[in-house]
Amino acid sequence: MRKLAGMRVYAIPMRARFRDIDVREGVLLRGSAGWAEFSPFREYDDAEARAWWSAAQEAAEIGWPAPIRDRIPVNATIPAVPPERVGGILSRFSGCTTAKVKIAAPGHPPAEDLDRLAAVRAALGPEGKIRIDANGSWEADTAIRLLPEYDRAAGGLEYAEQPCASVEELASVRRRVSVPIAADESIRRAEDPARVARHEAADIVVLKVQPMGGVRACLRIAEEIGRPVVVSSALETSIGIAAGVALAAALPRLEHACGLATVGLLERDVVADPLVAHDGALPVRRPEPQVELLAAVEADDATSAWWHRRVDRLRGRG
Ligand SMILES: O=C(O)CCC(=O)c1ccccc1C(=O)O
Ligand SMILES: [Mg+2]
Repeated sequence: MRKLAGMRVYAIPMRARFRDIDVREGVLLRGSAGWAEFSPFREYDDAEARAWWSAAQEAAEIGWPAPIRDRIPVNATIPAVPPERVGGILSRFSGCTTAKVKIAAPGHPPAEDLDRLAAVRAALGPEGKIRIDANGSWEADTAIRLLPEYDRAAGGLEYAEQPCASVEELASVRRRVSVPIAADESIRRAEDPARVARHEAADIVVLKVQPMGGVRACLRIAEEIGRPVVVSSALETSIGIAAGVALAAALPRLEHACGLATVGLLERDVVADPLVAHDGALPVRRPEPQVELLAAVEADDATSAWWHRRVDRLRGRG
């Protein structure tokens, strides 16, 4: 099997299934500016993966703008688990007083979500902040009907992330419910932020470094959209998370906890000092992978070959 220098394919099991993913896969590569992660989800085609590749190139070859803060407040991320697992999951997010709860998983009735939200509120106490993420699952009328119920079950919601798939639906839901709306999947292409702004579809914008093509691309979008930004992960190892941390650290304004404390959702990491929450925040730093830890997560030959082919197609066609 061909090996590119400094390019490693990893496969890491998730502690709990998240967005249909049981094993997270991707590539770690090293350039003159440091280590980078390239981990578009398997089902993404090359056109979509190109932005993720640009983000990896920025990390590997250019590096990131200087930080203006040294700690990034983060939220706990709760997959669509039964209520009795909520306490155990929350305990891995040291000091986090904001929780993001996955809801509306296909085949699971709203009652399960409501129980999960009640468990999260019980664990966080009245001062905690709870946000939900439906990953675009609801029709607009469902969102309009259910959001007030979810708001009650949670004892108040900070916001609802991508309750519906389209910008038009987000705008219509936002006009009819008092829960603030955040756009995540609606912000994926260069022209999307302007569309979300034009439709007044969101109060808050979620930015992810890899799908948006890098830290600098995200900083431009944040400036253009003029709404509060929440930086979130795409479920990376600490190598990819460091790029999100760099973005959050460079944003002129940061008013919400960021969704960057997701390394704990993976069973392993590749650095000795993972970017996990302490006292509700991540430190602003760029850890390096460790040889033994890289070896421990090395993908099998078939997986590795698949990722090498994907990288070969993207490389040099930027
Ligand atoms: O925002 C967070 O708390 C964690 C990141 C997260 O939820 C996520 C991670 C990978 C893919 C999609 C999503 C999502 O926001 O839906
Ligand atoms: Mg989301």
